[in-house]
Amino acid sequence: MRIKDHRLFAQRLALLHRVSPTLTPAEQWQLKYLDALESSLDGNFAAATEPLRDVIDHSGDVDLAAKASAALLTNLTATHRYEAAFKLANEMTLNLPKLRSRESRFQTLGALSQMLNFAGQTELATKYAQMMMNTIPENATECDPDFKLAAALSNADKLRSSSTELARVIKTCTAAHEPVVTAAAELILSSLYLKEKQPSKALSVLNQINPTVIKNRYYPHLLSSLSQRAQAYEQLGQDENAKKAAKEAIAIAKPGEISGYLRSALEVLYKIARKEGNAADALNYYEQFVVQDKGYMNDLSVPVIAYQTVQQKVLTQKLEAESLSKQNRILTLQQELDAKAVETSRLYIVLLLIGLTGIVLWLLRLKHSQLRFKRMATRDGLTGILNHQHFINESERQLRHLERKSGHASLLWMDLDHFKQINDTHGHAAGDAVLRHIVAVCNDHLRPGDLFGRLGGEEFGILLLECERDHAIAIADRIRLAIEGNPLEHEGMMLKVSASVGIASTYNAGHALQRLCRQADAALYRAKRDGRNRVIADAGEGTSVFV
Ligand SMILES: Nc1nc2c(ncn2[C@@H]2O[C@H](COP(=O)(O)OP(=O)(O)OP(=O)(O)O)[C@@H](O)[C@H]2O)c(=O)[nH]1
Repeated sequence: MRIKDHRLFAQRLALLHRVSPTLTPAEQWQLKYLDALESSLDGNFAAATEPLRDVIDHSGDVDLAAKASAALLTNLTATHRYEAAFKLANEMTLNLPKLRSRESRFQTLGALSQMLNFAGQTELATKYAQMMMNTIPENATECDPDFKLAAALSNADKLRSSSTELARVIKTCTAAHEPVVTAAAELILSSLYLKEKQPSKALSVLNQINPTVIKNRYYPHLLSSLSQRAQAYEQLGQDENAKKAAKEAIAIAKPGEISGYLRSALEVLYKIARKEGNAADALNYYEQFVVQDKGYMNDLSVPVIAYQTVQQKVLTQKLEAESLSKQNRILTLQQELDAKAVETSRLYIVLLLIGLTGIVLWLLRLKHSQLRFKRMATRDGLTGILNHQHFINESERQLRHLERKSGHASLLWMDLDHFKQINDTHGHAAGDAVLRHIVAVCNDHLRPGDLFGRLGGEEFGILLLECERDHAIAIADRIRLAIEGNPLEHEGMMLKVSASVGIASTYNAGHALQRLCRQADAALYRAKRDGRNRVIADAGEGTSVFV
């Protein structure tokens, strides 16, 4: 529904009310908005305020709320509640990007342009009017933006009766069948004629639009046209007509109303009364004129002051917000930096630990490798006892030591009997297992300080420290018996071996290893020769132990 014709609008609204129980909740909100518009058109702004607020706050429809805001903004301006008007204008400006429909955007821009124009902010008003041009909805024309632009230019004193902008707005609004806006544009034209002292042209315009103004019943236009008519007649010297029109204007005014139109009407009456020499009337009108003039001037300055105040508040809030957000940003950055520093030091610690662990692991591996190599260099790979070379080296060292302190030792040369048969009969792996088993059996009879080495194949050497000859024979025989008495169970087979042992002692051979070895080997040779599985000490002296 469009408000070209106020009477028609009121009639259709009444029709809608008859079917209101059948309307959806969304349609009910639309109806409430239209009711408020009707009150505004009637000049009953107070009755319109509440429903418009309700629609803005509770309809849940951003576009309808924007339209209601536009209507409320016009009302607040008309009722001189400028501070509230500017507050609402700010909200509307912020909400502009949220609007979905061109219609609500168009109305918002229009209301803002109108309000800013009234506040004397003609440049902003012009800007908003130009923005309206770019968002004309389907059901609207260029009439409204053209009018807002002309009104802003007029207020900025940049318009003459001959200006193309004015001719254009009258043309577009007439073509668009917008009687209220056309009348408003025509009233601007007539006021410009009055200013330019062309009262006949002004009167001609006023006469031409009079039927429309009466039909529209738009109060500001009624008041304006009567006031302008009075001025036109006064300029033409038609005092009676001027007085009649001025008095009509005063008669329709609301009690206590302050307006530029009333001021002009009273000025006309004062001038005529003075001209007529009617001092009492002249004084009376003059007093009323002063009241209107003072009030009108105040009224004009109030929106400008309110604008400055609100602008100041907005600016202060913006600055506060900016400084707050700056502080917050600094705080956040500080926290981020602190967090980063903690993170970095944690990273360093982790890296350090990883590095240290790596070094420790590397050292352990190195040590392990060293030990492995050392073991490989000194131990026999199969049995784990000393290898030949290391056994000889260690034996020499111990013997030198014993010699220095006059201690004694016995050297056992042990060879397994017919070991080849084990290999040949049961395989090489079985032979290896037997060798490992024999070493374990021997170890059970040796002391920790004794040296035990594999001299090669199935031949072993044992250096018994601090051990005299007889004791060595006893140990050797215990070992021999243990070997014989502990066959190895291997893959379900009992592998039985015996050993022959030759003994040499430092008592007889001295501490030179080579000599000891020779004698031990000779004793072993005898043990073998004499039938194996026996112990022979100090070859040549005949001491032997038989099974
Ligand atoms: N399984 C195994 N056999 C070995 C190893 N070293 C040497 N032999 C074997 O031991 C055997 C020694 O044989 P011989 O020297 O003939 O001596 P024997 O058979 O014990 O006879 P006598 O010593 O005369 O009693 C050989 O068959 C070698 O191959 C070894 O590390 N593992």
